[in-house]
Amino acid sequence: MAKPYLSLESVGKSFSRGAASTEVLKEIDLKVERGEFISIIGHSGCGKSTLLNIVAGLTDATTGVVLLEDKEVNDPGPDRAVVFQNHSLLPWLTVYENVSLAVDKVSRKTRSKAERHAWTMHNLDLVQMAHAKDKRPSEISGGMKQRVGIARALAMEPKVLLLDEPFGALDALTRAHLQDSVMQIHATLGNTVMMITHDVDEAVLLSDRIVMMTNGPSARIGEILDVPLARPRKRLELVSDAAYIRCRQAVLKFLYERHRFVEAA
Ligand SMILES: Nc1ncnc2c1ncn2[C@@H]1O[C@H](COP(=O)(O)OP(=O)(O)OP(=O)(O)O)[C@@H](O)[C@H]1O
Repeated sequence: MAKPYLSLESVGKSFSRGAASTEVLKEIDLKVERGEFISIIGHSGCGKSTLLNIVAGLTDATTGVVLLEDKEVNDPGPDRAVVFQNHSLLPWLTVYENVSLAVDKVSRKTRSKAERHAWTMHNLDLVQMAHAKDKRPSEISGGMKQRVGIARALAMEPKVLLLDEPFGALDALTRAHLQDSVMQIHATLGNTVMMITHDVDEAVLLSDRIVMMTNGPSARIGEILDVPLARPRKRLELVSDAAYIRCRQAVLKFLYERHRFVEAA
């Protein structure tokens, strides 16, 4: 069998405070193929961001390993770009400069100045933000800032795009527009994506597979659901699609019947 592109093997994470230690994640095994779009869903606090941060190399796993193309992940690197829920643009730079900074960082040695400029503009075009290239983050909307964050991540040509609730802070319409953009970008570039979401419809709409986490502490992968919907996917057509409804129900059942969130007393 071919080796997986991205592989999480027995990944566990405990956080210690003084003598006390809490096990957040336990024995997470996951294999992701190149070009796959994976969503991770689970109740608040189960460890989704911790898992994404381990893949990003921002947090060390306590046990197990993450392998990307057979190479162990230990540090952050441009092969794994992260987009967070709240944009992390530099406020004193323009939209263009926020993206070009990343482009310069990864390709100063491999691309000429003119090529880097063209690449920056190409990525702003991909997220339909070229028109606002001279604006600063404070002058654009939340949805536009997320678009720039995605352009910056894509411009680094990462092997894996890590999205930590990238649309979580946006209103429903802006969110739908951005989901469509991400689907289009994924169709064009074929990038491997791992996305955290709380939104069941978003998970079904975007993903090839949905990884459902059990509640913490010691959260594990409870189930992995294949989403057998052809692409391109159109949200309005899917509303009445039997396979879409089945997937949606399976995730809802997992979250609200089998792994109901119980608020700590
Ligand atoms: N640096 C840290 N030190 C100690 N505990 C931490 C740290 N980071 C996360 N945790 C704990 O690990 C658990 C999982 O947190 P994490 O943010 O990964 O969950 P999540 O599923 O992403 O939550 P949410 O959906 O609310 O964003 C929580 O109980 C959290 O308090």
